[in-house]
Amino acid sequence: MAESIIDIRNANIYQGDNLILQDVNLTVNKGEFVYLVGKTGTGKSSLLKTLYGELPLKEGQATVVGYDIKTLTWKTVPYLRRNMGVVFQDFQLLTDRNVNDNLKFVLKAIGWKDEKLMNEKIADVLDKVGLRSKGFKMPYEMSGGEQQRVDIARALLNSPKLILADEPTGNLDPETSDEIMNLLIHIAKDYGTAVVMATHDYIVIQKFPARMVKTESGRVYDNATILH
Ligand SMILES: Nc1ncnc2c1ncn2[C@@H]1O[C@H](COP(=O)(O)OP(=O)(O)OP(=O)(O)O)[C@@H](O)[C@H]1O
Repeated sequence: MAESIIDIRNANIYQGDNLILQDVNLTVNKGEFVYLVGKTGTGKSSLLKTLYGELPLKEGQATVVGYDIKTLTWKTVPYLRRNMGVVFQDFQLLTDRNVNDNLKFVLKAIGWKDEKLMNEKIADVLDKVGLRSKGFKMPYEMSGGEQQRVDIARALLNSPKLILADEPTGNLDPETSDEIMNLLIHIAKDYGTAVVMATHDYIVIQKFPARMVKTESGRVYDNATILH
């Protein structure tokens, strides 16, 4: 049986007292690539925030990378996040240090101490995103596409079972955005990492067809059957 990485049952998603999405049911399995689409303001970010423990789940059930989202506390949220990677459109590298040191900063923040192991891990994730030789570059020496690759490398540091990506191609030209898409799809397929990517970019979706989950009028619709 497929291993489920996200399993949401009868969930109601709130921003404060406002019900944003009702009766959400969604299962995403190991290695699946899923688009999250929907007009602006329909709740994509709210759904993603619930999945990474930033918005509390008040009603319904959700299990994400083995964690029960309903019973998360500020103490257990970091453990959840260590099993997932989050990629954003407007991610900024620390400008005063090179790529290697940016990634080392993240590893140290989550408790890594051994220099050799850190260097190995950094070389491994940079290799995975095609930037093996770029570790000594400063952020201002990197193109937008390379910076987005570094952000994906950062997300891979935890060897995550799940990557949540919010508009990762938003600021990129079509060619670079294709490269990022190929990378994310390759990560899902070859490393078994489930990827959920929120996007408005229908050109990308047409070019790289995959399962689509849509937020609309307070509900989540799964369009998987339309595409396959
Ligand atoms: N911090 C907040 N407090 C209260 N309401 C919020 C908050 N953030 C978002 N909302 C509301 O929740 C609804 C859903 O917003 P959300 O950001 O999840 O939509 P979205 O589909 O991700 O939009 P976009 O595509 O523009 O990012 C909107 O009506 C928004 O105004």
